[in-house]
Amino acid sequence: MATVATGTCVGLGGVKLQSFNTKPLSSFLGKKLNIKNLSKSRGANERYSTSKARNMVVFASAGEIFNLFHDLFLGVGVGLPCTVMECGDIIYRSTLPKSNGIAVTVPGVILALGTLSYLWATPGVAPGFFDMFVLAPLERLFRPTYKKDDIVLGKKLGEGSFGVVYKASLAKKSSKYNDLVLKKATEYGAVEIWMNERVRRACANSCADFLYGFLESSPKRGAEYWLLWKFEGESTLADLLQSKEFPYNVGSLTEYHSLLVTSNGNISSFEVVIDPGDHLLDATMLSVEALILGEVLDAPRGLERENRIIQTIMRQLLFALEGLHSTGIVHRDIKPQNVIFSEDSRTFKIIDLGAATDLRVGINYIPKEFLLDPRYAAPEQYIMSTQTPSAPSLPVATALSPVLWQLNLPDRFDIYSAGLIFLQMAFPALRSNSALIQFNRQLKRCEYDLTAWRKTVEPRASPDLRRGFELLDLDGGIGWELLMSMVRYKARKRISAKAALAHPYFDKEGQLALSFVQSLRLQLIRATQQDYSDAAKWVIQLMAKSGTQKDGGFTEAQLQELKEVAPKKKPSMERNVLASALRLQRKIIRTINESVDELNERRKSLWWSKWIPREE
Ligand SMILES: Nc1ncnc2c1ncn2[C@@H]1O[C@H](COP(=O)(O)OP(=O)(O)OP(=O)(O)O)[C@@H](O)[C@H]1O
Repeated sequence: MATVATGTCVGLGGVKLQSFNTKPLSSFLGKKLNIKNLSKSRGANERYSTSKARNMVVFASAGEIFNLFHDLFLGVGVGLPCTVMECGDIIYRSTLPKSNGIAVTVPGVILALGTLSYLWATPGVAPGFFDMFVLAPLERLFRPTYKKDDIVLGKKLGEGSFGVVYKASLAKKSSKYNDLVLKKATEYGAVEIWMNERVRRACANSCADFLYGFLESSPKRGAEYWLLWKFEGESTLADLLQSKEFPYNVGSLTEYHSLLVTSNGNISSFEVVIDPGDHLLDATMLSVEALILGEVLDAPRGLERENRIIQTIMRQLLFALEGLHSTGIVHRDIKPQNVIFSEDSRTFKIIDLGAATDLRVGINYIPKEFLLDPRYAAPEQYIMSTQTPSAPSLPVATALSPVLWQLNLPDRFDIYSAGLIFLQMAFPALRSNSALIQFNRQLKRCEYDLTAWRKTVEPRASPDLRRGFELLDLDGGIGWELLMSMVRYKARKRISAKAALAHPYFDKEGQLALSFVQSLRLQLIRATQQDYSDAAKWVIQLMAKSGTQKDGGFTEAQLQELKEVAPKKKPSMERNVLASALRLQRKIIRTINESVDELNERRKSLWWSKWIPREE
C-alpha cells in the first residue's frame, strides 16, 4: 500500500513527514492524491524516488515553517479540521485520541496575550469598536432628543471662535434639567458633538453633562450645530483665580464643615475636602445641612490650608484629564477658562471640546492647523510629531492608534497646560495674562528648565512669588517636584495624568509620613522622569575632560582601557542588514504618512458628521 510520504500532496505532505509516512496513503487527503499515476508506471516511480530526497529537503524546511504556524494557531484554534484537532485513524476508530479540548501552546498564548494587550492599549482599539458599534447605537435609541422649539434662549454667556454660547431652558419644564447651556456652533460643532457623546459614554464625570446635539438649518444663518449641556455653575476656574480671595473662594465651594454628633450628644465640627469618587457619609450629610443653614465654620487661613485646596483642584483636574486620555481624547485647550466648577457634583469639570482630538479614530487631528491658545500651549505646539502630518482614515487610524499614541504621547500636551494652571494657582503673581506671557518668555530663555528659572527669579523675588515657592516647598518640596514633572520641554519626560494622580503630593499626610511602599513609588516616578540624555552628556563630558582623576576626568590609561573593552566595529554584513532595516523602517513611515495624507481629504475627515441628527 502506498504511503503518504510521496510529496505529491504539496505542503501537507511535507508538514507531517514523521507521522504521516507510516500511515496508509488512502487515510490521508483521499481523493486529492493521484495514487494511480504513482503506481502505474515504473518510470514514474523511479522519477518519484530520485526526486524524493530533493522534495524531502524542501518539504522538511517548509514543514518546519508550517509547524511553527500550526503550533501558533493551534493555540487559538484556527485551521483546517484535522490541523486543529487530532483525527486519529479513520479506519480504526478506536485509535481516535480522547478529546482534550483546544491544545494550549506557549507561542499561541503569547500571540493571544499580545493581540489582546495591543487591542486594549491606550487609546483602546477594542473598547473603541464596542463603543462605536454597540454603545453608540444603543444610546441613540434610548436617550431623550430635543429640537429648536423645545429650547428657550436666555442671556449670552460667551462668544468664541467656534460659536456663541447662551444660557437656556426647556420650554416644557423638566424636573431634571432647569438650567441649560446652548452653543450655536459653526462647522466645528460636529466635532464637538462627537467628542461630547464619546465622553458621556466613556468618562461622564470628566466634562460638563452633555444632553444633545443636532444640525439646525435656517435660511438666514445657514447650517449651525446646536449643542445642549446642563448648566454646571456660574464660575470657571479663571473667574475664581481672578479673585483676591483665591483659593479660599474655592475652599468654601469644595470644603464641607460637617457636624459630628459625638456619643455624649455634643456637636463638634471637622473639615472634609470632597474628592471625586468620595461618598457622602452620614456625618457629611449633616454638613450639607449645615451648609444650607449657613453654619460654615472657618478654619485658620495659611499656606497649609491653601495648599490643601490647590491639591484638591489639581486632583480633580488630573482626574478629569485621566478620563479623557484613557479613552484616546486629547483636549488641546486646557486653561482655567475651560475648567468649570460644577455646583451639583462639587467638582471641577472640563468644558469646550471644540479643539479636542479623538486619536482612537483620528477625528479632528489636524496638526498643521494652529488651534492652540499660546498662553497655555506646550512648546511642541503639535500633539503628534510633524512626521505624522494628518489624520488617517478610520481603519488605518484605528489599527495604528496604539502605536502612534506610544510614539508621540499626545496626552502630555494637556499635562503641560495643567502644569501651568498649577503654577498660576501657587503663584498669585503669575495669574494675569501679561504675567503669564512674561513667564513663558522667561521659561523659554531658560530652555524650559523650571529649576533654572527658579534660580534666576528667586534671589530678587517679590513677596508674592516667594510665597508661591514656600507653598510648593511644603512637605519636602513634593509640590515643586510634581510641578517640575508636568512642565518639561520634552513631552516624553512629562508625567501622565494617571501617574500624577499616584504622586505622593496627593497623599494627605505629606511626604514625611510616606510608607515604605509609597517611598518606593516616589523613587519609581523620579526614575521614570529622569532626563537620561543629561546623564549621558555628563558621562561624555567626564570622558572628554583630559587630565587626571583629581580633576574628575579619566586618565589616558583609563581611556585606553575603555577603548579596549569598547565593542569592536560590527562586521560589514551586520551593518548592511542594520542599514537595510533602517531604510525599510523609513520607507514604511514614509508610506504610512503619504497614505495618511492622501486619506485625509476633507470629504473623508468629516465622515462621522452624517451620524449627527438633523432637525426635521
Ligand atoms: N456646561 C456649562 N455650564 C455653565 N457654563 C458653561 C457651560 N459651558 C459653557 N459655559 C460658559 O460659557 C462660556 C463659553 O463656553 P465655551 O468655552 O464652550 O465656548 P467657546 O465658544 O468655545 O468659547 P472660547 O472660544 O472663548 O473658548 C464658558 O466660559 C462658560 O462660562
